[in-house]
Amino acid sequence: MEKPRYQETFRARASSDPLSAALAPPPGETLEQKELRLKAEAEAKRISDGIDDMIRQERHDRKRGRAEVKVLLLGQSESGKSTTLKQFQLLHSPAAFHAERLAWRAVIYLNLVKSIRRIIEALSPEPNDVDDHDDIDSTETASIIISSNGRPPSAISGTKVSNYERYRERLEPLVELEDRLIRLLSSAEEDEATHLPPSLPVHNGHTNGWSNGRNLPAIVIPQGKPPYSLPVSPSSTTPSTNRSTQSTSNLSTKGKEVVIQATTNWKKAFALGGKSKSPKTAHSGEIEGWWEDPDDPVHALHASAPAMLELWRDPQVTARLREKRLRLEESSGFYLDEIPRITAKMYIPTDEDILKARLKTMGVVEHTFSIPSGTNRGVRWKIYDVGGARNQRQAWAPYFEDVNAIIFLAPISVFDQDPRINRLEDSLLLWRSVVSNKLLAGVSIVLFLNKCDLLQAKLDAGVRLSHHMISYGDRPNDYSSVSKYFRNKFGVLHHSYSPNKDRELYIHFTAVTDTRRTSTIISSVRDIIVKGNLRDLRLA
Ligand SMILES: Nc1nc2c(ncn2[C@@H]2O[C@H](COP(=O)(O)OP(=O)(O)OP(=O)(O)O)[C@@H](O)[C@H]2O)c(=O)[nH]1
Ligand SMILES: [Mg+2]
Repeated sequence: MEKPRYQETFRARASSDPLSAALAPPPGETLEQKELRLKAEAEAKRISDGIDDMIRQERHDRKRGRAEVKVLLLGQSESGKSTTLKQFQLLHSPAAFHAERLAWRAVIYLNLVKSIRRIIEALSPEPNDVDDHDDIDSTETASIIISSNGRPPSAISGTKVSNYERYRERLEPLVELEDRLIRLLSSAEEDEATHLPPSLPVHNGHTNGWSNGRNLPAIVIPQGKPPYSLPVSPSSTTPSTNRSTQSTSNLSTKGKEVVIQATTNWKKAFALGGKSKSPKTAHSGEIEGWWEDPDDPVHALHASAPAMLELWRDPQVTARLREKRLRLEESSGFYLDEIPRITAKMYIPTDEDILKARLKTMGVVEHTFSIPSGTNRGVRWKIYDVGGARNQRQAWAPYFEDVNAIIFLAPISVFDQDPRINRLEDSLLLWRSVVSNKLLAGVSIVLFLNKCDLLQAKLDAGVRLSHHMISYGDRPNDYSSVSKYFRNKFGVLHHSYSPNKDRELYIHFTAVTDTRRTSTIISSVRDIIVKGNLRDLRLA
């Protein structure tokens, strides 16, 4: 009978290898013992070959890019999903991130102009509701905030700002600038960025002047245009259109935030478009800057800078904002403390500025990257950033089917943010529906209790959690107690509602605008996710 080849190898090695010598057949082995031994060896060989095959297959899959980890970012609107995505980009594809730096100028300008508009609206002697959280559906269960004196903040009248009319007048050019910036961003795919798209709404009959803040349009760009992609490899960020279920409507009159559909080319257009950014002469190497282009938005902004500064520093304005409980420093896209720098003609956004910039997501944005070294080498990562507003959440479900991990963001500073609905309750409800979802039973879940920096500032300023969440009772109003309370609240919901009782929950306290802290967290989250998916990916 022909001997199995592995036995020959065994024998050949036995004379030189001490381990093999130790494992050599015992002297005086009976025929029966020998048979058993050979059987065991054959079985071991079969298993070992199987493992070799798996490793080979896995290597092959990695080469062909089939080993993929898909991560979905979830959470309510303004929870910090897109900011987290920016941090992933900054960490894994910095070149692509930096290539988009100039494009963010338009968004930052818009954020600044919006803050000014909110102040002007708050100063208005006419009653108005300064509130831009349009995505909260007030019919859902949630607790209504009652201010400490029992009256809604808008009912409080008080400090008159003597220069109000003058400020309005001096800052009037910003109304036109806001329109222009919106047009620039939203018409990025037209040949000329100066035409108003036919269906673009205008300010509710106010073709000029500060509106009352209720009817500013959300700009929604229709889908179906070629997707935007940066020429960077292996990482890139692209709008994901394949599974998006959002409407193709190009007009929304409800929102007040600028919304740019994931499919538009706004970054490219604003960063590179226009003749003012091409070289002056072919070989001079001298680049003519946007500041030399008289049509660039920076000029109108720069001209209004002194009025903006005066407004923001006016003690009567500060008093009025305090009475109205409008804490702009806690709101998204806050640049009022840096007016001279932001409005400078040669202003270039820093990484921090870009992380602070607020642009509401519509549709789904996909970011792909690979890590060149370490245990995760060769694995392709796909991160999906979805819109968190209520009308966007129907687009989430199709992604539940083949996702490996979820990073859920819950901003824990928002408990007093909305006068109608406690946004923290909204976050808890959303969290419950995600952790109880059966489709996600096998998916790793990481929870980011986000905006910890704002929570700390709020508590330091004396805002009491128990005034907004009665269940907090008379516990100490300090950061340590409050953050533990929130961790427990989210943890208990996961424990009670998860269909998978073995699933471990990883909770991080985060401030995703802080790059240093966030990059450490991202690295540890990456390892947790890969470990959690070892078996699925056959990486072991
Ligand atoms: N101070 C502070 N600001 C944050 C933090 N996380 C996010 N922000 C800011 O909050 C705003 C909203 O963040 P986004 O990342 O746009 O929120 P989102 O979840 O993508 O919102 P949607 O696209 O509407 O679903 C941005 O201006 C961010 O810069 C944080 O931890 N601290
Ligand atoms: Mg977003």
